[in-house]
Amino acid sequence: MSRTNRRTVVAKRSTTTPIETDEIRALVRAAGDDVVADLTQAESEDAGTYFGRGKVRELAEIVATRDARRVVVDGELTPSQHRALESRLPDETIVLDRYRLVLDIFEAQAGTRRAQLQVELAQLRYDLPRLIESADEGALNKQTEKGSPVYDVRDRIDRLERKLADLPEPADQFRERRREEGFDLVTIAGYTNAGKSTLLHRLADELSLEQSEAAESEPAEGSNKNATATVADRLFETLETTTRRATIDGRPTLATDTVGFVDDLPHDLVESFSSTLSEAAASDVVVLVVDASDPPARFRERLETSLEVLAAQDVDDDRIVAALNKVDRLSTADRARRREIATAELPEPAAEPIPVSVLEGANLGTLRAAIRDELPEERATLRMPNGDDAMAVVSRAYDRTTVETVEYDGVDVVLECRGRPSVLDRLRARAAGCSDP
Ligand SMILES: Nc1nc2c(ncn2[C@@H]2O[C@H](COP(=O)(O)OP(=O)(O)OP(=O)(O)O)[C@@H](O)[C@H]2O)c(=O)[nH]1
Ligand SMILES: [Mg+2]
Repeated sequence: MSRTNRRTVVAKRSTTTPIETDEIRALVRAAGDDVVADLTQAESEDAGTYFGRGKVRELAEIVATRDARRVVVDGELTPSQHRALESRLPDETIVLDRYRLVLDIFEAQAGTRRAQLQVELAQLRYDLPRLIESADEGALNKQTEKGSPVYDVRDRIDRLERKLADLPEPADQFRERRREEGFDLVTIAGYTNAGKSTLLHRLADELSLEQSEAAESEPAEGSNKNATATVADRLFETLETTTRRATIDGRPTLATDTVGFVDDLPHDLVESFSSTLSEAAASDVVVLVVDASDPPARFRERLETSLEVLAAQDVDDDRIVAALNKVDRLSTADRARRREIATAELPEPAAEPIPVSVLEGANLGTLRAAIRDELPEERATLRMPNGDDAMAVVSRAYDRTTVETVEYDGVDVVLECRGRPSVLDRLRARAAGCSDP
């Protein structure tokens, strides 16, 4: 595709008015295009051309006069609608629907080999029925022959599936190991551009665990992305997960940033990227970041979308901590309003929503405390004969738990701490094995 002309017309049809084009415009910009015009139609769908004849003629005129190269339809086109639209627009106009646009963005953002293969696979799966739709009968008869376009696409899909299945998933192993070592897992999730990566940076300890484990997601060749969570006012900035060590009220945790949600995200694409999200179900806490500076209706919608995605991933309601972000942009009254909406939308067992400004660091203490409250915890009192063994247990406890008191009474060391039950079990066993000096 030519990168020189990125002039794009946005077209949207809906029976719900007013028809908003903010999000699709932002997606188009995230794909690197300029929106030169938009066209909306408040009518129900036309089975043939999606917009209906008159509107398509109008669209063709706009494309011609604005010298546009691409048309992005904010919806899902069937293969035949796609073909019908393209054939009625000026030559060489490329039509993309929302799904294909999101694939394009993912393609540009995919930084690792795995992500690149996943995107290519999703694109081919999307293209296949369209290719079949546009092939003439002669070509279709040949689709089982080597060298025919349909055969080649199918063949490539097979190969990609096998390649992906063979790729190791070091990130999973990495997290599994950490889990065994007693780290709590915190997943940061939410709509795209809500401020997830910014929050990860705020929560993370100075020293990134992954610096030594960076091999987990080696940047692919030619990619300018690396495994650190980049922050930008752009949709789908983060496509790779990043896990960093974060000490939350003394508790050693691993916090993982995830790919943002968006309405109508291609289903198989979500699946291919959701290995990160399915881990959310295994996390102790999911921090759901919501952009509270959105107008109330959009705020509610995006919160709903996010909750649906989490529910689909089997995340327990009582593990969700909602962070209403960007309140620095809101008046006190508007903050209260967003809080009311969130309280009404959130499932009963979820924690109270917490208004924060991650950027300004406002109310993060409250957020940390809420995360902390959700972590599985027990208290232990360990008594050991004073000596080197006991000191090793104490230092281990400082590493893995919240130490409340350490007392020496001459003969014994008495340690009180709080932490994950599994970690305490191991500490108890070590304490029992301490020998006299
Ligand atoms: N005003 C304001 N802006 C914020 C706040 N937190 C984050 N932002 C901005 O919001 C934009 C998106 O932040 P990111 O952290 O990249 O968002 P994300 O959720 O990781 O986005 P994706 O990776 O694209 O899904 C950036 O421009 C941030 O600077 C906040 O508390 N207040
Ligand atoms: Mg991000």
